[in-house]
Amino acid sequence: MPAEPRPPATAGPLGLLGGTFDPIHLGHLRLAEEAREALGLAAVRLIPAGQPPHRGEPRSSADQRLAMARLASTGNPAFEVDDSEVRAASKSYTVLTLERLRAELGPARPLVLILGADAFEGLPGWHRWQALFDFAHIAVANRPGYAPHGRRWPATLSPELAAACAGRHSSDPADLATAPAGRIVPFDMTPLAISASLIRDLVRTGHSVRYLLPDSVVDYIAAHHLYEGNGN
Ligand SMILES: Nc1ncnc2c1ncn2[C@@H]1O[C@H](COP(=O)(O)OP(=O)(O)OP(=O)(O)O)[C@@H](O)[C@H]1O
Ligand SMILES: O=C(O)c1ccc[n+]([C@@H]2O[C@H](COP(=O)([O-])O)[C@@H](O)[C@H]2O)c1
Repeated sequence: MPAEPRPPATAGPLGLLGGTFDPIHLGHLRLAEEAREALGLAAVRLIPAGQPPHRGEPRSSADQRLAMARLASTGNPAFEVDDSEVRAASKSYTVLTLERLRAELGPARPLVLILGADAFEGLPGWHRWQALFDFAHIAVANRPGYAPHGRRWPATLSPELAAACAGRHSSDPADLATAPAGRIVPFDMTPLAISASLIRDLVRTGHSVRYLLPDSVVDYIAAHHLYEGNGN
C-alpha cells in the first residue's frame, strides 16, 4: 500500500532540534525522526549552533557543521536545516532563536523544542531559561547514561527545574497541537549510546566511524580531515 502523504510542513507543530553537531550523528537523526513520529510533528528544523554558549570552540567550523547537517538531512522531506544561528554574530542562545522563530511563524504555531535528557537537566544554566516555556513546548527524550524520566519524573530533576515544570507535564503528545507553547512532554526513543565526542575520539585514534553517522557525513569528515589531530 502506498505511504500516507505527509501533511504540509506549514501545518501542525514544528519540531526544533538545536545542537553543536560536531559532527551530526545517528543519535541526533533518530532523535529528530522519533520525535516527529511520536509527537505528530509536521517537520523538524535542525539548527546547528554557530557559537555554542556552554562549551569551548567546536573542532569543526560552523560552516562545516552546517554542511554536515545538510548532508545528513538530505532525503528526509520532514527535515529542514536552519542556518540562522550559524549566520548570527552573537552566541547561540536558544531563547533568542525561539524569539526569532516566533516572529517568523506567528503566535499560534505550536513549536516543540526537542532535547535529550542531558540537555534538559542543564536547562537552569541557560540564558533566560524560564522564558523558553513562553515560546515553545519542550519534548525530552531519554539518552543512555542519563537519569531516566517518565514515571519517576519530576522526582529526578533539580528543585528549580522541577518548580519551573510544575503544571506543565503532559503525557499525551496530542496536547502539543492545542497550544503554541508551555508544555513538557517526555518521550522514549530507541536508546543509542552515540555522541559526537565518541565519534571525534574514534577518528582521532584512527578508528572507523561508519554506521554511527550517515555515509555522506563520514565521507565529508574524511575529505576535510576533520578530528584527526589532538584535542576533543
Ligand atoms: N544519542 C543521543 N540520544 C538522545 N539525544 C541525543 C543523542 N545525542 C545527542 N542528543 C541530543 O541532541 C542535542 C544536541 O547534542 P550535541 O550536538 O551536543 O551532541 P552530543 O553528541 O551530545 O555532542 P558532544 O559529545 O560533543 O557533547 C542535545 O539535546 C542532546 O541531548
Ligand atoms: O541558550 C543557552 O543558554 C544554551 C546553553 C547551552 C546549550 N544551548 C543549546 O542547546 C543545544 C545543545 O547544545 P550543546 O552544547 O549540548 O551542543 C544547542 O542548540 C545550544 O545552542 C543553549
